[in-house]
Amino acid sequence: MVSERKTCSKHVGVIGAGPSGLVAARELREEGHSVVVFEQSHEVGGQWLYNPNVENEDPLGKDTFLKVHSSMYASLRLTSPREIMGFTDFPFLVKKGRDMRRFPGHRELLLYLKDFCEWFGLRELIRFNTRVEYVGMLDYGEFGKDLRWVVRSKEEKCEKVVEEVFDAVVVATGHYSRPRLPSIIGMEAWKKKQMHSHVYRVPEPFRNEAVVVVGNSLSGQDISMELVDVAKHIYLSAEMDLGSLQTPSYIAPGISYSFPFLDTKGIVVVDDDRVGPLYEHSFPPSLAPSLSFVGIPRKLIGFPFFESQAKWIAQLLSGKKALPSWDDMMKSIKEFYHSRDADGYCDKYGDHIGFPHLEEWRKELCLSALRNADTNLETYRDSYDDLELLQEAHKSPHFTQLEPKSLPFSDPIN
Ligand SMILES: Cc1cc2nc3c(=O)[nH]c(=O)nc-3n(C[C@H](O)[C@H](O)[C@H](O)COP(=O)(O)OP(=O)(O)OC[C@H]3O[C@@H](n4cnc5c(N)ncnc54)[C@H](O)[C@@H]3O)c2cc1C
Repeated sequence: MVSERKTCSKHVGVIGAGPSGLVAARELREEGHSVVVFEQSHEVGGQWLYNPNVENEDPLGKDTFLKVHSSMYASLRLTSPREIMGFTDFPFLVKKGRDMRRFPGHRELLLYLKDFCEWFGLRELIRFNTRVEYVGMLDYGEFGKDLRWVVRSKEEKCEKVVEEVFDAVVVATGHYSRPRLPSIIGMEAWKKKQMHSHVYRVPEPFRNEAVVVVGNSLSGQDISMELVDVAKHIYLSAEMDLGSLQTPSYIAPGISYSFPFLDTKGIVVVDDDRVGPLYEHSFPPSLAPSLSFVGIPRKLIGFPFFESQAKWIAQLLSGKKALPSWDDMMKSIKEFYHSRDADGYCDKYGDHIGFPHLEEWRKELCLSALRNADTNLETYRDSYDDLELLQEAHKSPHFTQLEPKSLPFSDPIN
């Protein structure tokens, strides 16, 4: 006789309604948990909810709670092709009358996330305009046993702080907002314009100026390329000394992790641009699984990874799956710190919960886009030679699983 594990339902607070928080909410509810999603903005989308109103933001993003979450600039187009972006059961389809490009503008991804939210009926779980200001432990027993969480949140335009207790908290607040400033000699004394790319939106304020863009990342390169049309001179730099410069302004695009609301009594720390200790980038061993993080690693195919994390969290909380011992989790974290090996993240997660491995075409399309960007920075979003791979993708179950007729929002794949 096969004995079924007894599962239980938890009251879970999810912080953030970006891609990570939305998929976490869906998976938690699917697993039978009661879910409240706190979202400080008026809409879903996270980074993809473009916000042009940056005039009240500190130009270097030094405020504890940033006023603006999204770091998207007006002209931003995806750096990854749309085919690899979709959650596994909700492909990012081309729709007539919308931005049909393979590397569409940021608004198209926002629309995809809104579609996802409607399709799975997630809106009813979300408290909009509600910022979480404090998350702390209650009943901290041995190794997180019986652990619960106090969550204090504040609705915009209302001074009242609401305090609630949750069995578990999922942190899905993203990490592309908090500027990480470089250490540049002369920076503090610099009197001319300086801003972080978090508050950069359009090139116009830099008309006829000489500008240094510090950081040769994809956004640094994008911003430099559009400044070429308006600025007098552009310098794209990786390391610099302001004392030697006579330029009127500079932009610095580094980003860091920050959880100003989270009090774990020093158990989880951000150190050297790393959040830890986190078992499989999700669970602090002493607080697992009641505290978890979705979306922490960088440099991977994001959405399916968030989805597999969310499924695992949901199943651990219900008791369907179990974590290894504290010792084994810590050992695994130490091994990762030594190896710094980022390969196979998504597939490894899949193995924990029987989630299918990433399709080969997804990995290959990602790599071909990166290679193309490396050699054809100005044109890689519109000129590519991976059409065979693209056809393979379109014929795969990921794209054929949903009959176009049954989709309320979409037209057939182009
Ligand atoms: C310029 C730029 C370009 C990018 N291009 C790509 C790309 O081409 N492809 C790709 O895959 N990824 C790209 N990304 C990465 C992008 O961040 C991820 O795709 C994705 O948005 C991460 O989702 P998330 O839900 O983890 O975080 P986010 O999208 O950042 O969402 C976090 C949410 O949490 C909310 N929140 C934060 N703090 C609180 C609080 N205290 N209380 C309540 N709510 C809170 C925020 O308002 C937000 O809605 C890009 C990022 C940037 C900045």
